[in-house]
Amino acid sequence: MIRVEDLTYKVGNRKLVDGLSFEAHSGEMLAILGANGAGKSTLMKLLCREIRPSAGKVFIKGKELMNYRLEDLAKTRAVLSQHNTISVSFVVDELVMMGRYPHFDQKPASNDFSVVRRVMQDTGISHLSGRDYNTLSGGEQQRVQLARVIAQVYDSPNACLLLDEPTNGLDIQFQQQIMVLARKLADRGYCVICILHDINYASRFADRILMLKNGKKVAEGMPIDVINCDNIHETFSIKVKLMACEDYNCPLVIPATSVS
Ligand SMILES: Nc1ncnc2c1ncn2[C@@H]1O[C@H](COP(=O)(O)OP(=O)(O)OP(=O)(O)O)[C@@H](O)[C@H]1O
Repeated sequence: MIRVEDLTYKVGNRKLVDGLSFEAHSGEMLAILGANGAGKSTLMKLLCREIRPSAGKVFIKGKELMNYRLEDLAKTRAVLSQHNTISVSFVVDELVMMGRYPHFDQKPASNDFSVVRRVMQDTGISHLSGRDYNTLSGGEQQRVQLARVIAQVYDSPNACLLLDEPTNGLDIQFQQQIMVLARKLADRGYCVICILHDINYASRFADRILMLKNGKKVAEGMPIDVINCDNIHETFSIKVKLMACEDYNCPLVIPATSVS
């Protein structure tokens, strides 16, 4: 679905993304983990064509990213960026409807309204209908943005969802709700690539994890194979202990640093 070949992004002499190669498939959630400044958001910007690589290529469904027409790309992948400030005033429903812009010319069709209604339900924001986006809390805004992103590719279940810290600013209930939703979207056939800071969420919900440090791959594989003390130390420079997770085949991580 997405194939990344020897991708590099340089600013001056510094490589923010350094020779990365990996794949992410339809029906799969790939979590990207890494310390602050590891290059995760830069990678995401390369995957969504916000910036051009210095070297290497990204292919979506076998076609090179740079060769897509923008209108086709908009129906092939949707992106939740990290910062979504909006200077003008929008009602929540209008903002979610923006996700449908690639699908209609002048006026939304009944299907567009129905998609907006359904994604608002799925993301738990129906009660925010009619509210001014700028008056919402950070967590509410995050869920509205996610609804917009899902609306964009709602009727293309083999599309790609690129999510940069989708749980950012959410309380634990909504973190879980968003991760469950992302998981269900992957199960429906979407290719979900998701930057996360919480190793345990990655372990619990992702099919595979890509760990980055200084723009390079530290490890890639199933949570059970890559979540280990060595990889976490290499990636985050911290010591942790692992616990088995009752009922789930995924390790849990707790800090092992002494507090005394
Ligand atoms: N345009 C740029 N010019 C110079 N340096 C940049 C540029 N964009 C990003 N960087 C630097 O590249 C590094 C990687 O940035 P990036 O935003 O990709 O990290 P990240 O892994 O997403 O971090 P975080 O977890 O803090 O969001 C950082 O040190 C950042 O300061």
